[in-house]
Amino acid sequence: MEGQELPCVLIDCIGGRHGVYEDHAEFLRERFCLITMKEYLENKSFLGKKIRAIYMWYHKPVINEELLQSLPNLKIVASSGAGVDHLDLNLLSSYGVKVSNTPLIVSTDTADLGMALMLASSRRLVEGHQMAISPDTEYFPANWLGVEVSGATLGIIGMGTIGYKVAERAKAFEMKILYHNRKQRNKEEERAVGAIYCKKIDDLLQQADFVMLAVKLTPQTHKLIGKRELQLMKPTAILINISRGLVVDQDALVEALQSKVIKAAALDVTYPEPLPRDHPLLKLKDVLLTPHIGSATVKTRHLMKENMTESIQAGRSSGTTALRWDLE
Ligand SMILES: O=CC(=O)O
Repeated sequence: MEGQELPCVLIDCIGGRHGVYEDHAEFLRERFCLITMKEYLENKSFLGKKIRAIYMWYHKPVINEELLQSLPNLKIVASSGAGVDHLDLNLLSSYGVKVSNTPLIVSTDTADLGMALMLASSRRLVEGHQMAISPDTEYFPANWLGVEVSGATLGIIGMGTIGYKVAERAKAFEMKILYHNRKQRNKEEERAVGAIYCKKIDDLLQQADFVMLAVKLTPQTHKLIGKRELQLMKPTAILINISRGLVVDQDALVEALQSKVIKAAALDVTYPEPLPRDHPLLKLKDVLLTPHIGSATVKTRHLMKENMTESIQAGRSSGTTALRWDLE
């Protein structure tokens, strides 16, 4: 890039809860001329014309029509992660702006987290930890029980790249694996992990000990799991969500947990995020919550920033069409 001007890239901010960390910003500064939202807002008409790309780290900055109108030379939005439900793809396309995402990079970690949530909620790890560190040294829980994962039935809703990786892991736990997809079915991959296809989501819900949500959020999957679906689940079943909060009707879930329609829920995603501090999900004993950390490992986050950088440099969309058996 010697002798060449670095492309101008808009980012939300550096530091704070939502900004990129300083070392991350340093990595970007070596490759781009970075403009934060604050800088852009202070000098919109001059900087707006210079910006070629938006580096969207965990859904920030928010992109709306007003912003797009003020960035006449914007070519690409590089969005971190797999989901693009936070973007108005039609609007971006009407401005001739490409979108890239990093679906293949996040899938392994997200599947790992799905397994972690399944194990932690079934074996009550958080509760066990609280007990182990409590001042009561007589805590030995002789009659305190969890439920078994090995050999149990797992129902995966949305067998895309992430869902498939969950299935591969579940196979090692000798689980019976059911899956549901609205569209495609890949019989070869099905055989490889020993997964059984359920044409009807109801069949999966009725049989599974664990229901794992790994679908994309689309109009078709919005509140896919509501009161009716929860009632179909076993009273001993645990719901795990590693996709998007809005795939579940959260009010119906609270009600189902309070009235013991299902046993427990382990959620990496909710709506909104974070939940208001007085939200009923925060008070229920059988709920395990994590703060949307599916891809949050050192290696993956590093690969994501490399991939997003490459997409911006190439001005292309790197979003692979890796979704195999996903609900479209
Ligand atoms: O939420 C994370 C992602 O979409 O990868």
